[in-house]
Amino acid sequence: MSDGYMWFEGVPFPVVGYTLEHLKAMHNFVFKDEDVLILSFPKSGTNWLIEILCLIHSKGDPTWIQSVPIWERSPWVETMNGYEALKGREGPGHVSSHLPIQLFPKSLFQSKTKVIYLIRNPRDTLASGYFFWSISNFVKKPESLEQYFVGSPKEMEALVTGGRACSARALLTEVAFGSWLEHVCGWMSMRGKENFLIVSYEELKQDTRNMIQKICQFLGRTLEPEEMHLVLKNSSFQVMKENKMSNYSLLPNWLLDEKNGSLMRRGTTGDWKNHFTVAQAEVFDKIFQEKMAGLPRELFPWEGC
Ligand SMILES: Nc1ncnc2c1ncn2[C@@H]1O[C@H](COP(=O)(O)OS(=O)(=O)O)[C@@H](OP(=O)(O)O)[C@H]1O
Repeated sequence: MSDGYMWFEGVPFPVVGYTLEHLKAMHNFVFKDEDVLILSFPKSGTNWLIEILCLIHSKGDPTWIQSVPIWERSPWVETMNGYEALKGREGPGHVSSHLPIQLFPKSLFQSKTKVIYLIRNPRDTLASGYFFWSISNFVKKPESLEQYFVGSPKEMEALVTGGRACSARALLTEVAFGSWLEHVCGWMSMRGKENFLIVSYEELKQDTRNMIQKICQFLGRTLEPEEMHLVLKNSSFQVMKENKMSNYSLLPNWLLDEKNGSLMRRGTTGDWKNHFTVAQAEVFDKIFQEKMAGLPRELFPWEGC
């Protein structure tokens, strides 16, 4: 724990809300075929997707999202409280997770649980994470964007001159839940299965209605035009930002310093450009191209834009 993380099976976890005991026990969690699982690397827009799914479930009626905290509507299977809530739940429901595939409860792979994997430009994920972890006490606060990005100025220099791409923290190696690259590559092995849908933050942002329709189709749900209107309205950035059941303002101040930021920070694509130096952007490109060469470009709609 001395480095600000709780390590489990080689993966760093936040130090609040997680214990080794329940992470071990969670391995035997049994998924129901009718569950809907929302999976993502942290800071990919997960809470937005959860809100959308809750609203699809209620056909746009905001009563549920305005009266129950988001982490109770779709508990995180890896957190202590989330796991306890899910264990005691009788019927099926929404489940959320940031876990990499190798730590996931094995029952998922024998079930027909519908899985939605949310992916986001890792540059925006990195910027979002940097600002979020800076105002939270879940993990060690990053010293600077560069330190969060690559570990140290020395490491950065080595990367710029073409050296140690693989050892870099770039692309989020030693941050909560481990490496973005490994997370994405791991879960992409489920690609093509009929119970596995990939949604990108960028497409969700660009054409929210169309993506909600795609999600409904995947879930076997339909929305009347007025219901769709309500889902769109109630899951919008502004409405979510003001909903205390969804914006994390229910968390105590010692855990999340709301005076200096919020989970609902910008809600845009491409904000990384306001924070990366040219050298950082080049290093990121290089590593991204090298590591993701084996996966089809269409999985990364933000690339080349
Ligand atoms: N409704 C809506 N529309 C657009 N964007 C939204 C929305 N809700 C959350 N967000 C943005 O998602 C980012 C937080 O990601 P996560 O929810 O995955 O965070 S967490 O890892 O679960 O803590 C964080 O991104 P950044 O703004 O770039 O920091 C949030 O602003």
